[in-house]
Amino acid sequence: MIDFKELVLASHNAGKLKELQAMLGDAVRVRSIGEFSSVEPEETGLSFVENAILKARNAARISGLPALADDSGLAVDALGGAPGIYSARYADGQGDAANNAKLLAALRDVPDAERGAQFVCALALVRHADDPLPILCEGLWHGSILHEARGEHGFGYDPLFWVPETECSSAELPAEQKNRLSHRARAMALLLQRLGL
Ligand SMILES: O=P(O)(O)OP(=O)(O)OP(=O)(O)OC[C@H]1O[C@@H](n2cnc3c(O)ncnc32)[C@H](O)[C@@H]1O
Ligand SMILES: [Mg+2]
Repeated sequence: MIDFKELVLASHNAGKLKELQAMLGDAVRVRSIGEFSSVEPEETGLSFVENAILKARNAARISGLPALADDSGLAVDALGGAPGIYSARYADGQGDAANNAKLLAALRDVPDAERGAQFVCALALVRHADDPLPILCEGLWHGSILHEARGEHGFGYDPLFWVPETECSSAELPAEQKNRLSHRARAMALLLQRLGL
């Protein structure tokens, strides 16, 4: 059980922030790293977990508050797990539309049966910048990659991610439903359990 009333969310991604805030609800008062700095730390880790810890430490250092970071991405089977930790930078920082276009092009000749993919989320919570024992929780969401974009909700790769259990893309799911099913929802459920919230 951790004793704090306030934490900073270490993300500069508006879509992610909205989802994390909705999932945390009233459990704790949430601030955003954007209140303290607009500089994004370089994500130099080789894993989701390393990058999540790095972002959380950076936010705790800047804000003086406990910090929660999310490092996430899309791992596509036919691409050997790419774009993975490089999901945000897949099209060299040109943004979501360019990332999605690049993914569709990479999978142009890949048949339906081989288009499996998973969204991955690693959450890291540090009590302070030098916390020697970050709390780490992970979540996976299995699906496959569509041949064209569908839906308007969510962010990032959501329009291309087919969710078998709901038979629609994750961008076609209302926010409440994505927030119950997603990789981020699964990781957050574990985190809230760990925190006794
Ligand atoms: O690092 P922060 O500041 O949190 O923001 P970011 O967008 O750079 O976040 P990541 O480094 O974790 O990269 C994750 C990328 O993976 C994709 N992604 C992660 N979760 C997603 C989701 O729920 N739906 C769609 N795409 C997602 C999306 O392209 C994100 O930009
Ligand atoms: Mg990032």
